Amino acid sequence: MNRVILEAIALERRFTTDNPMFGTPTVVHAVNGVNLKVRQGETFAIVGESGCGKSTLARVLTRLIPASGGAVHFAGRDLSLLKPAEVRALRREIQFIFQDPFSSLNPRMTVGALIEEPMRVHKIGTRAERRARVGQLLERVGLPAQAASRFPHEFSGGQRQRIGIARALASEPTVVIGDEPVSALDVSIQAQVVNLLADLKEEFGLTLVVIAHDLAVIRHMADRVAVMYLGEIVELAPAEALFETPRHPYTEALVAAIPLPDPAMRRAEARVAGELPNPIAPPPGCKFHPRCPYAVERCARERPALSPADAQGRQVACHRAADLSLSGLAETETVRSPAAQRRFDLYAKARAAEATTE
Ligand SMILES: Nc1ncnc2c1ncn2[C@@H]1O[C@H](COP(=O)(O)OP(=O)(O)OP(=O)(O)O)[C@@H](O)[C@H]1O
Repeated sequence: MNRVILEAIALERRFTTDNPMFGTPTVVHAVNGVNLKVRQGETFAIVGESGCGKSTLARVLTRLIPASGGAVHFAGRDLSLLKPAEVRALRREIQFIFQDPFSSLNPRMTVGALIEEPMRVHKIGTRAERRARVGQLLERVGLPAQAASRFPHEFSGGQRQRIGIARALASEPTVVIGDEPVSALDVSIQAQVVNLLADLKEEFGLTLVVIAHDLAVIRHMADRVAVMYLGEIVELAPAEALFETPRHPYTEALVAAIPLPDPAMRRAEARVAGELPNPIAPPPGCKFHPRCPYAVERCARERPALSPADAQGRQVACHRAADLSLSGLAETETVRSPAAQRRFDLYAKARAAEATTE
């Protein structure tokens, strides 16, 4: 098994904001005691609805923002103990791809200057070598080398994301974090960018951490998946097992909400039932219990801990995990919530239709 490259140990991040209504500060536990290990060379996905804390987790993991508690280890070293020069070196090792890669960048910089910038900052190569590498990177992400002299606004969304990927690769990182890297793109373009990322990962020996609210995006690319709900990991499992037989009811609901291949069916309940509770005052016990079709009295009272990994490497935080036999996309006799059953029936129908047209 590959070595652990990135590890979160009881990681916490709280945000305190002034509450104009009551004049008292309110605290959001955006990341609340997260433990996880990302192994070198894997694609590790973090999924959950908007507001579950995925982006905050990624930012704390890479020291873009400080943790409020716990620790992060990169290649076995505690990030909080790094000296400033070592933090700069870390910036070279870990790169981000954002949903809109240019929203925070200078629109007057050419594509070439934007891709070259990380090399300049980290003092990689001579000017001529950097320019040559910009051209190579552009071609590697599927754009002509001449794109270097143009400006980001001259490109389509998919092309801009390719430029963002070239920029992320410029400093020769070991870990690339994609924060919703394709969610702003059309579905047809999404697949192309996902495939590009998968190819580049192999070619450059990268470790990928992909954050997504849409499970369809990571279904074919992730090796392992962590499911987050209100700042906590509720399930962590190899991707295939998670999609086929989810063990947490929240995962089941997310899998059931995967958009269907047929657009006519895509609208049907493509979301988890109920609203995400106010993160300032999360429910007691299991935070998912008010939305859970399987909740029992204990769930409202006692918070379930994330179980130790089983033989398959699966972990789940659910009191009912042992007596429920949930099913996502597996076609076995199992328990499903009525909503998940309806979605599953539609999915099975869509898959059967696809099979007959192949
Ligand atoms: N700078 C901040 N100040 C106050 N609260 C914040 C801040 N950043 C995030 N939060 C809160 O922390 C919680 C988690 O937010 P986060 O953006 O990490 O979630 P997410 O799952 O990545 O959602 P999204 O996909 O919408 O970005 C939310 O309740 C959010 O309002």
